[in-house]
Amino acid sequence: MIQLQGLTQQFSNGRGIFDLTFEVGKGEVFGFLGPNGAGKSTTIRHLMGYMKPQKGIALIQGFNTWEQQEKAREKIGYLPGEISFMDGMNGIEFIDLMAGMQGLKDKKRRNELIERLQFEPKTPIRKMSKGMKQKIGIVVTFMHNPEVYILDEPTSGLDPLMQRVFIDLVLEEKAKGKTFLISSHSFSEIERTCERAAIIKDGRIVTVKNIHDLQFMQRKIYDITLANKHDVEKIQASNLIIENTNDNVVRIIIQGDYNELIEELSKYNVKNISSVSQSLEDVFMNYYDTRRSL
Ligand SMILES: Nc1ncnc2c1ncn2[C@@H]1O[C@H](COP(=O)(O)OP(=O)(O)OP(=O)(O)O)[C@@H](O)[C@H]1O
Repeated sequence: MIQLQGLTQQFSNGRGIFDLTFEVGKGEVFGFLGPNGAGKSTTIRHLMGYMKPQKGIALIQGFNTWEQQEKAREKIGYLPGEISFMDGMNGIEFIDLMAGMQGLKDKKRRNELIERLQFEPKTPIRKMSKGMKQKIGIVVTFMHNPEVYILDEPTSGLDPLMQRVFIDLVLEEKAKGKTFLISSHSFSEIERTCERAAIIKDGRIVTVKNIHDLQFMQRKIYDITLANKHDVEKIQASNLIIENTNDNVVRIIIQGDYNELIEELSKYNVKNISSVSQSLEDVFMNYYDTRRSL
């Protein structure tokens, strides 16, 4: 459904995307993960036919996204990272302007989406929060029943409840055989919807893997607070990977297998466990660079 073959675009500053090759099958939800500046938007610009590749091709439903732009774009639902709104409009005016451009006549799906995303569509756009604007973008992207969805950081600004609504929308569309490419710099944004993901760094694909394999390989960090110094000394002598210790708080690194941690912790008086949030850079990149060759 979506194919990239050796897609390359180098900017004059040397940055860009280099020899990107991967495929997304019909009915698949595919994550496109990378830190800021990795090349996700540049890749999406090619998928939308906004840029001519220096080398390689991008295809959507077999249509070359540059040479057959109109055909390729026909069935795409595109949610940009930053939506450009017209000044002075309210939400529903913008949605209906876009519906007109999409040739959409039936308002049933539009209304259903507004109801599910729970926002007041007559609010002037200039008064809207980032999350509300994002909801408008989601309505516009989903209302015309596209075959292929290309979504750039779709849940940014949405609260957890609305993220759940969004996930349900994606899974419902997937069940209908729709195809998704979801770009993100956050693993948690894609792990509940995607089956596979590509990781991009400095314009190059680092790996394309099943999401469960990525979850397993993901390095997790926990701060464990123990009741006393004696327990701290004992845990330090265990086989767990300990990054550092601060008073009674021991920072432990887990990769994939939790059983050893659970078994070890059962020996102590544990006062608190908290997971340490990490950027995608921390989670994958440093780990891959230093400890694993792909
Ligand atoms: N028109 C351009 N001219 C020069 N450099 C560019 C241009 N567009 C993008 N770049 C550079 O190419 C690299 C990839 O940018 P891109 O916007 O694709 O990254 P990204 O992964 O989408 O990041 P973000 O999540 O921040 O949007 C960056 O270093 C960026 O500065």
